[in-house]
Amino acid sequence: MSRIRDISQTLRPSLPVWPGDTEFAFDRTWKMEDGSPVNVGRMTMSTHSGTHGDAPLHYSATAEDIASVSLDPYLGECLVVDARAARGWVQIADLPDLGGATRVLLRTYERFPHDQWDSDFTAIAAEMIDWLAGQGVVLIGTDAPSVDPQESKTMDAHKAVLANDMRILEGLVLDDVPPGRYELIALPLKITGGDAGLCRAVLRELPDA
Ligand SMILES: N[C@@H](CC(=O)c1ccccc1NC=O)C(=O)O
Ligand SMILES: [Zn+2]
Ligand SMILES: [Zn+2]
Repeated sequence: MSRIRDISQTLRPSLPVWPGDTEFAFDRTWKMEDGSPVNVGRMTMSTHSGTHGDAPLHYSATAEDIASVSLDPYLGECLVVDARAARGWVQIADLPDLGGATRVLLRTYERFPHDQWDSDFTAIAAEMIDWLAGQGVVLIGTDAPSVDPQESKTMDAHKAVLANDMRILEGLVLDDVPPGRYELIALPLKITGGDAGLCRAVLRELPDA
């Protein structure tokens, strides 16, 4: 069996969230310790908690919700890129030869900030998104919480993603992943009207070519 790498954040009460957004909360509706035959939990969270995929509806009021998008972009061969040297924005010059990859995951963090919110994350240049689309890329993933800077009002990278009908994964954990090719499996939850869907994201090693 090929090795599976979990590249998801762990959902837990201390999960850092976008400033002002809903904190992640989990508790139990029914508890075995109270005599229930089973434990049953409930959660409150933002649709952008932890590792997730944005729906086009997040950045375009009339676009598809997360229940309506095709799953094809979220499943299949990808290229993990070490973009740790990028400052401010990941740019075209930070990319290696894609070798025909149609899904690209960017590692920007030396160490993923599991315990505190990082407002100064590395965004993605809109020109790079247009360029990637021209190369046939259908999905861009990042370990940052957004493809645009936190204080962006223009959302240029999200707009480039919309214009090119691409998909985005945000909040990946790529700390221990050597750059290279993998099989990506990261299916967003199917939520009617959802502007995003939480993902359990994994990478599987490809069989030797
Ligand atoms: N991960 C999200 C974050 C995001 O945009 C956001 C999340 C909560 C509250 C406000 C947000 N964005 C802009 O104001 C995104 O970039 O799609
Ligand atoms: Zn998001
Ligand atoms: Zn986003």
